[in-house]
Amino acid sequence: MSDFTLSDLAAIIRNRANSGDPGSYTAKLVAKGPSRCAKKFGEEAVEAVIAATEGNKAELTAEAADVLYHLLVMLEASDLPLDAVMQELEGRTRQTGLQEKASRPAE
Ligand SMILES: N=c1c2ncn([C@@H]3O[C@H](COP(=O)(O)OP(=O)(O)OP(=O)(O)O)[C@@H](O)[C@H]3O)c2ncn1[C@@H]1O[C@H](COP(=O)(O)O)[C@@H](O)[C@H]1O
Repeated sequence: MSDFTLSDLAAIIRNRANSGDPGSYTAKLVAKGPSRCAKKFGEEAVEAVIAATEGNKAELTAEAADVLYHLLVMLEASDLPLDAVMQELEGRTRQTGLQEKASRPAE
């Protein structure tokens, strides 16, 4: 299982967005503003839907990665921290006992 998290990716995106590096795709996209980032996110989401509908797991893996990256870029361009979204999700969590199991190390 990968140790790489959405928080790791969000930190990379924040860093690159503020880098001023002309070679950074992230910096260029964020500079175009939230609407352009949202459009890009929507395009990638549609591509993921198509891959899932076709049952193409390899394609869905790549498209899902694009969706997550572009979601985080859209949040960055909108000045909305990932943590705010995670807090929203945490607040929706029902007490099923599954959360405790998920956070407990494997035996
Ligand atoms: N995870 C990603 C990632 N996923 C997808 N992409 C880019 O998203 C773009 C989407 O491809 P498209 O063909 O749809 O878009 P395009 O035609 O190239 O560009 P548009 O004009 O449509 O925006 C590609 O250029 C991909 O390289 C990403 N670019 C960057 N990252 C991460 O961001 C980090 C910093 O990247 P830079 O900002 O480029 O330094 C990287 O090290 C990665 O960790």
